[in-house]
Amino acid sequence: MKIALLGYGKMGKTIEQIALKRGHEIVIKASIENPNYNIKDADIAIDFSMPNAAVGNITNCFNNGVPVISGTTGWLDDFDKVTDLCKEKQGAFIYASNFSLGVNIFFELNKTLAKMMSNLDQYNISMEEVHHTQKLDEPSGTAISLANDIISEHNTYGKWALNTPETDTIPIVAKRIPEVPGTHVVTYNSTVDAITIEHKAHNREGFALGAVVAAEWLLGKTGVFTMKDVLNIG
Ligand SMILES: NC(=O)C1=CN([C@@H]2O[C@H](COP(=O)(O)OP(=O)(O)OC[C@H]3O[C@@H](n4cnc5c(N)ncnc54)[C@H](OP(=O)(O)O)[C@@H]3O)[C@@H](O)[C@H]2O)C=CC1
Ligand SMILES: O=C(O)C1=N[C@H](C(=O)O)C[C@H](O)C1
Repeated sequence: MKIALLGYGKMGKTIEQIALKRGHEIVIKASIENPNYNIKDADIAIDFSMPNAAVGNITNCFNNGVPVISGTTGWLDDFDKVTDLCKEKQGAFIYASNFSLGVNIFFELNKTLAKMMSNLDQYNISMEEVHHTQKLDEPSGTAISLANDIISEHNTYGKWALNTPETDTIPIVAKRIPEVPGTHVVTYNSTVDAITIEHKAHNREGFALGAVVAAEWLLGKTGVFTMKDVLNIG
């Protein structure tokens, strides 16, 4: 595949290494410093850019008939607008807050645990995410996905918020520590014990491999898909 990397930072560079190893060609490396490109040169685009750039990049792809893998977080207020445009243009699109196989398994574990804990009101939930200090958004996209899945499965919680321990709210603590690729922890605490599930990324290769596998899967398809479609889990 001829791949356009929209965003050539920490993730763009890791995706490049993995895509080349899998026999693909990188035809565009877009960044703030390199904003001029013709998206039609690519078979598919992989966007890991910045929250304020993602919607413009994705729209440009749909307008030019190029399928898009979107890993950028922090732009989800516009998600419905983007998926509506994809359908209108008969485009192809996958967004995932986290492309790694491990986190997608963790998502399923989190949903199952939330269902099991649903009627046990002696347990209070809390969530923590830890990332590197350059991260622009908080809480992380992955933490938002985890919280939304808990809200769908658990009777008590109707919303999430940063650092807000209210009865119907999942409190998320976001920590920023140099060099941490991404850790997510969900804890149910009672007066007698605690149940904790944790996913810890050791590096960015899992996210990058997942994004390339998703691009290989999406090429030639039309529609809006998720990593559940790609990985066939859950
Ligand atoms: N879904 C997932 O699995 C994962 C998602 N992410 C998300 O991916 C995004 C990128 O992360 P990361 O690589 O660490 O961030 P970086 O800051 O390292 O890289 C961001 C890149 O985007 C470029 N950029 C900014 N504006 C534009 C634009 N308009 N068009 C094209 N490129 C642009 C920057 O350009 P310049 O180099 O000139 O500054 C930079 O190269 C974040 O939102 C992060 O949360 C991260 C890991 C996994
Ligand atoms: O910015 C990052 O680095 C990451 N962002 C994603 C998120 O917001 O969840 C995925 C991963 O945790 C790394």
